[in-house]
Amino acid sequence: MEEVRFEEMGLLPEIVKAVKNMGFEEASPIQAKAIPVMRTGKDMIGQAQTGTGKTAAFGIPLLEKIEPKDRKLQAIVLCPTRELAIQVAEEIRSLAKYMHGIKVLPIYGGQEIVTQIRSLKSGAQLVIGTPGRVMDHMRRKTIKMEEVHTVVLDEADEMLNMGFREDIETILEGVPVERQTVLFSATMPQAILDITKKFQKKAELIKVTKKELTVPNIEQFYYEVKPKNKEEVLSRLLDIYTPKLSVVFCNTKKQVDILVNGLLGRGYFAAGLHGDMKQIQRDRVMQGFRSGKTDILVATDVAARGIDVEEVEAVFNYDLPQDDEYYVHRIGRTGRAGREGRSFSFVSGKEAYKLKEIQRYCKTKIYAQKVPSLNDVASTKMENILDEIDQIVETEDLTRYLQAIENKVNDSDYTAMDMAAAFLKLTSGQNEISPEEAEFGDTGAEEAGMVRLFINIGKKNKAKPGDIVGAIAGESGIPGKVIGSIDMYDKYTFVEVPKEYAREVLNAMTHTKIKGKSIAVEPANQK
Ligand SMILES: Nc1ncnc2c1ncn2[C@@H]1O[C@H](COP(=O)(O)OP(=O)(O)OP(=O)(O)O)[C@@H](O)[C@H]1O
Ligand SMILES: [Mg+2]
Repeated sequence: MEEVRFEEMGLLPEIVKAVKNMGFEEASPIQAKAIPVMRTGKDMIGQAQTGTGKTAAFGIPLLEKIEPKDRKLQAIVLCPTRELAIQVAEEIRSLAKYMHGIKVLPIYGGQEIVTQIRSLKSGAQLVIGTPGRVMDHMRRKTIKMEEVHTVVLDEADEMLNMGFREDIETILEGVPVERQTVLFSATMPQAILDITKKFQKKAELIKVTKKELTVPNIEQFYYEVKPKNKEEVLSRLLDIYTPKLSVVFCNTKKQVDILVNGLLGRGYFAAGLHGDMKQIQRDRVMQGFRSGKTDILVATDVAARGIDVEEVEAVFNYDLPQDDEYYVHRIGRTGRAGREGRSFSFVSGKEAYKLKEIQRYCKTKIYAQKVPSLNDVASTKMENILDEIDQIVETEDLTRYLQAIENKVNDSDYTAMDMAAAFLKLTSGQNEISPEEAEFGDTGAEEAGMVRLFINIGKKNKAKPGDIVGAIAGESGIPGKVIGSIDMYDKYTFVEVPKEYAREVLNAMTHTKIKGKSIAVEPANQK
């Protein structure tokens, strides 16, 4: 499709200025196609791949239809999750930056209703809401729908699916019949298309056609992994690919909590997001993730649709999604707006057929990969360090260090090569890895009721495999057996402890934070 410049679309100059300000060079294909149709006032269904700018595709024409002088509610966007409602409201606010008198208000559950009522009273023309809370306000008569002329369902197939359909019907019954109803999503299953007639009049289908449902700039891989090994494989992949930000999807809230604990115990900055959390916690987690303070978001499908965080470079399906559509949306959290991304799906045993089904549905290939061994991880670390060395040698002043090396070489029998090799060993964690650890570590620990913790036992307490470290839990004094020491500086160690004490051992220790890399607990008696 030809490039379409925003200037050529006859938009309000304030909006053209805003999109430039947001860094958009030209309209994306769905924007170029959908904006003119939406402007005619016709009902419409817009389908385009994840991360291709559907929000602005409906946000721009919505803003153009709003009469700023009229303080009444004029348009409403419905989203399936609170985080998405907040994000869509933000994006539309950015688009409205240079327009005067337009108030965009997100309305969602878990937020103080009294505050929302006050904001609604002060006159918002555009509400971005989750269905439950919008219905709540309708019952309380704190939201007035008489002048609403446009309704957008973002993630429309999800909104018209069982879980939300009744709510949507209820809301639409409260909106004047003379309205424009617009649906958007990256997926539009036939079963949902079949029922859209109930909600729309002579809708035009605007589809940015591509053979695949997923974007080509996401490399898709899968791994055959036993459920008990998933956490270890995830860690290895994180260490090898070092994605700036990642989203890890689990199928249950419980699994999210377990995995977050596991990752924190290994020293990663991870945080969980699921529906059982208080809204204030959910907001904090999203803020931490957007700002890069947390680099791994472990989530249920609440984060699968619509969420847009620029630096997400990897998506993990720790559990395969239940529905094919969800695969598309989950991996679509990366590779947005033309960026590169990778997805990694874990498949265990009988799930292979599900993966085939997903590939058929998406019309894409998901490539099988071998689980990287600890030696692979160590080699990658070494390569990364060597790459960094290039940088440092080329750009930094090393006079002081050169002097120190020269002194050492003069005072000893070593060559500079010996010293460089020793430094590499020191920094890349190329310590002796026991053969059973190097291959995928079935040490029989789990069967024996032991669990493996990855902890920092302190540099001075350097331990060898087989050593018993009794003081690792401080007061609790639970004995643990060292089964391998693989990380930097020799101080990070795998310790096996009896399962029933694992939590106590971890709790007795505090986290130390070492950005992005494995490890992070100090023994309590080291403080
Ligand atoms: N014309 C454009 N040029 C460059 N970037 C754009 C353009 N339009 C939108 N974007 C940016 O692209 C990113 C993805 O947009 P958006 O969230 O609207 O995607 P989407 O199609 O709704 O995806 P999803 O199906 O996952 O909800 C956002 O960060 C948005 O600001
Ligand atoms: Mg979207």
